[in-house]
Amino acid sequence: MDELLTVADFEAPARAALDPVHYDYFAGGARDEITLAANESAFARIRLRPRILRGRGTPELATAVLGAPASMPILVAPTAFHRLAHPDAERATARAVASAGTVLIAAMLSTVAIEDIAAEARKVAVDPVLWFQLYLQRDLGFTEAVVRRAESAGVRALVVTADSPALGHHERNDRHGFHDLPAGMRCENLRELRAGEPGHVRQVDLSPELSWRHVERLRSLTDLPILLKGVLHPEDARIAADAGIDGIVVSNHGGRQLDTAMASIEALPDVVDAVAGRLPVLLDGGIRRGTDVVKALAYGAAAVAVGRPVVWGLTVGGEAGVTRVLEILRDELAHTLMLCGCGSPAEVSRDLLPAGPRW
Ligand SMILES: Cc1cc2nc3c(=O)[nH]c(=O)nc-3n(C[C@H](O)[C@H](O)[C@H](O)COP(=O)(O)O)c2cc1C
Ligand SMILES: CC(C)CC(=O)C(=O)O
Repeated sequence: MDELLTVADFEAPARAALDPVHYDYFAGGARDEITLAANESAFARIRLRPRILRGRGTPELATAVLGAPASMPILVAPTAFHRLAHPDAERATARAVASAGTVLIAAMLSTVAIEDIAAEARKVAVDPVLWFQLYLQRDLGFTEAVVRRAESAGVRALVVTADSPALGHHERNDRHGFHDLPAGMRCENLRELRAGEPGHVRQVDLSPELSWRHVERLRSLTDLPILLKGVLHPEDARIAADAGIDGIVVSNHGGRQLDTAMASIEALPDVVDAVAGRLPVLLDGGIRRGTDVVKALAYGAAAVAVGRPVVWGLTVGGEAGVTRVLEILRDELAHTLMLCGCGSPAEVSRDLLPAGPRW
């Protein structure tokens, strides 16, 4: 892996290692993949306006997100089906992220159960921070059962994916006829456990009927902090803040839901302004470089999360691959902060972005 110098370098060897059907599942986006491409190209269009001679020394990257300590403001976004990428699956991801000292947002549709993900993380870190991504199910009783499992596993926040009233339409999957996991792989969190006995595994139930009312129900079910993932509109951010939501993830699901939706970095400034500091705003989508992280922080993100780069790292090198991807991002972030004259993520502000039309 030593020859892989950038996060982007991991994609080609991952592609070579994967079944093309599974590569397309991971890499792909909705419809014409316009939003998928925009997530990265929008970052490239933003120019930084660094400060000089501020004598800040080597930057300190540690931060806290929703009260959780993180070694850097780079979290791991929830991505489904890690066993398609590597036999160690989410166990490897959990160990790498916990060793890196940052937050893993474990996907509800993981191929390893949340209890086992938590146990793996605890093998390598004293107090690893795990959050759990939730698709609210129409069956409230089952949703509650999944939440209770996550709570018992020691999860510290729920991240409710709110941009998926239906599955995104991925023509890459249609062309391959890829609609189900291969035999032997299951979404272990969708298993109905009765008295600890392994039972039937449900299908995920994405519902166009979901509304703020369901989020309120969840609020009444659990004391865990709740983040909403998939916010692009500032008005939704304002409603979330009024509803007592604890955090927002500005995201277009990595370009996998509504094609031609705006790039997530394009949506960030208005969302940050709308919530006016009432709750932390995170961002995912297209983060591939340390400079991307600094641009998101400059627009007011408390932290960012990365999706596909972690999948490519896992594919190429299992736990070591994810570790390396996170290390590259960490080093690039530290270097970028230094070149911008910032001693920590907290010193990054919109002042690093030139005034004038944004896009
Ligand atoms: C293969 C794959 C699977 C994903 N699965 C989920 C999921 O189960 N739940 C969810 O909320 N988001 C899911 N996402 C979206 C990510 O959480 C995140 O929003 C996105 O990947 C960020 O963009 P990036 O891949 O450019 O970093 C998935 C993304 C990918 C690429
Ligand atoms: C199977 C999907 C619901 C998982 C997902 O969110 C995605 O692949 O983007």
